[in-house]
Amino acid sequence: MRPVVWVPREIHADAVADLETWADVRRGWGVGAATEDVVAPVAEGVLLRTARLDAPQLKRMPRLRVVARHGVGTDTVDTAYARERGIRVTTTPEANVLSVAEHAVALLMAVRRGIGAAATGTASRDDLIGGELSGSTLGLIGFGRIARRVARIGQGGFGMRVLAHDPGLSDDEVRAGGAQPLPLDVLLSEADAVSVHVPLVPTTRGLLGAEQFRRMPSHAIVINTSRGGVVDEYALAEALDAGEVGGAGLDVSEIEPMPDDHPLRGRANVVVTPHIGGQTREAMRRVAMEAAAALRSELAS
Ligand SMILES: O=C(O)[C@H](O)COP(=O)(O)O
Repeated sequence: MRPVVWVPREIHADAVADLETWADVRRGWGVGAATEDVVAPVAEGVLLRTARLDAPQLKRMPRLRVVARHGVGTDTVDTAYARERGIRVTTTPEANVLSVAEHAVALLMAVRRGIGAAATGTASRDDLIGGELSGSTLGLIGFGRIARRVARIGQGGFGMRVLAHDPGLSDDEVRAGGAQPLPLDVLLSEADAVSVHVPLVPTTRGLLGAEQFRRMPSHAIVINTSRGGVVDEYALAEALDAGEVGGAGLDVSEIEPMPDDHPLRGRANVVVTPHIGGQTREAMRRVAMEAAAALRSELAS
């Protein structure tokens, strides 16, 4: 019998086709969409986009053997409970690196040049005097795959000086990735823009808050393409009000989509995008194919 694989949200069609060659695929969208009630008891695999899968949901899935994350973050999955149950949680660590890195740079350029405000069509040309990225200093918090790619673009494209802080890496490892290693406080005080590239775990929740914003130069820009909880959004709004930081580009927020009445909405110096860093045709295909391959290697006999 083919294992039942549940795909609750739409993914790249090539990956669905691949899954259908060996699994009984129950899709959560379109005609004949499976409902959770019907699929949960029989699913052996789930291909999960960003959505919560906590212990209560996992408990409803007694046959589950693999959660294949579509992407790299596992913060929405109760991994401790999954481990207890022997459920494997896989990710696609390489597949959306290029797209997320490019999006971080796009946000940085958009904020630095006031493109968000300009694109509304109501801002006056005289008020839209931006700054150059060329020769400026970029501070990267977390120096994994995505941050390294951002470093390469910043250095190669704009001749930026790149600083990085990553407590999980030695100074030599950071240097080998093309950045100058620095303690967080020093990085914050020297960077014209700070871009966050860490997973959301207890030690990174609220990593950038009131104290960190106060250390930054008043023109500095905060970029977040990782997870909303890493940046304290209310402290960021207050820091922007107080002129302690110059702007922000945010692809992620604590609540997604970011509510319309959120204090970071409607600001000329803040560009908000709805978690689209990994959403390019290229990355969506790579991510879905890799997640499907992870399911296959665990479930196909
Ligand atoms: O975790 C990730 O890599 C991204 O946030 C993308 O996740 P999604 O494609 O599952 O929404």
